[in-house]
Amino acid sequence: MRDIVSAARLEKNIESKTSSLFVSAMSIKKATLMDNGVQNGTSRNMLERCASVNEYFDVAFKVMLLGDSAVGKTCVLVRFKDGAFLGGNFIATVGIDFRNKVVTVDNMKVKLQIWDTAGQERFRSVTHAYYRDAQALLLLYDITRKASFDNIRAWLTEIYEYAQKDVVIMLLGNKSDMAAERVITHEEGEKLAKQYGVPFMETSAKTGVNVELAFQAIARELKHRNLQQPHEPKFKIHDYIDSQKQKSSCCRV
Ligand SMILES: Nc1nc2c(ncn2[C@@H]2O[C@H](COP(=O)(O)OP(=O)(O)OP(=O)(O)O)[C@@H](O)[C@H]2O)c(=O)[nH]1
Repeated sequence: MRDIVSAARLEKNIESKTSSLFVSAMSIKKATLMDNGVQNGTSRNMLERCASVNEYFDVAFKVMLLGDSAVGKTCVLVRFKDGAFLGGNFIATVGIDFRNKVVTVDNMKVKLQIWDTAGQERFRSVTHAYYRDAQALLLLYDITRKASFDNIRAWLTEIYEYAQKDVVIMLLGNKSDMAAERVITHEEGEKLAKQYGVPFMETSAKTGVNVELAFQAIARELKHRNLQQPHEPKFKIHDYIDSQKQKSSCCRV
């Protein structure tokens, strides 16, 4: 619980840039995994945070990763942030943690502050408190686990209850590299996303398929919503995704 309280305090401190020395229990565990025991995970993680807090940006947005435990939220974030895959033993996230990444959209530096939440039910009341500040939510299920897909409707109900009305939502079917174990088809994911009017794609934190695209699409949508010039055509996130999406043959059934 101390980690969670610290995380809540931390969020308030981020804008004043005093947050860089905070490392949650989750970060320590996962940074240690990433480092494979070669480096001290804690200190490396702190350095990364300092670097990203100080990186130049024009505009910043908060993005949250949501979905059942073990769907791959942390792995998707690590793939996007560090270009690596967290394989090996699964260690569940404790509470909530964040990473920053600056991406370029139309010559503008867009900082995404990405909050990685614990999927386990027992942390739900803690993570609810963060929904209202998020401008975008990436909602993940695991294409090899039906329960995680069936729970998407419940996640969306929570989102409608706790998040801002105009929050950008994207549905991601993760682990698309696991073709042999797939139980949810691409079409089922697409159909559900259409019902809720949200963009959809399948991703793989392992191979990296569509991970960069998911965050790029979110960054573009948020940038255009907030800084749209009168002469600029409206950004259409669905069209952008369709034009950029990688449909690797391994990932379709
Ligand atoms: N094959 C494959 N495995 C993945 C992928 N993404 C995640 N995993 C594995 O799935 C397990 C869970 O990944 P996490 O990223 O820790 O899951 P999480 O959603 O953050 O889980 P919580 O922290 O409990 O909410 C780990 O063993 C990962 O290695 C993927 O795209 N492909």
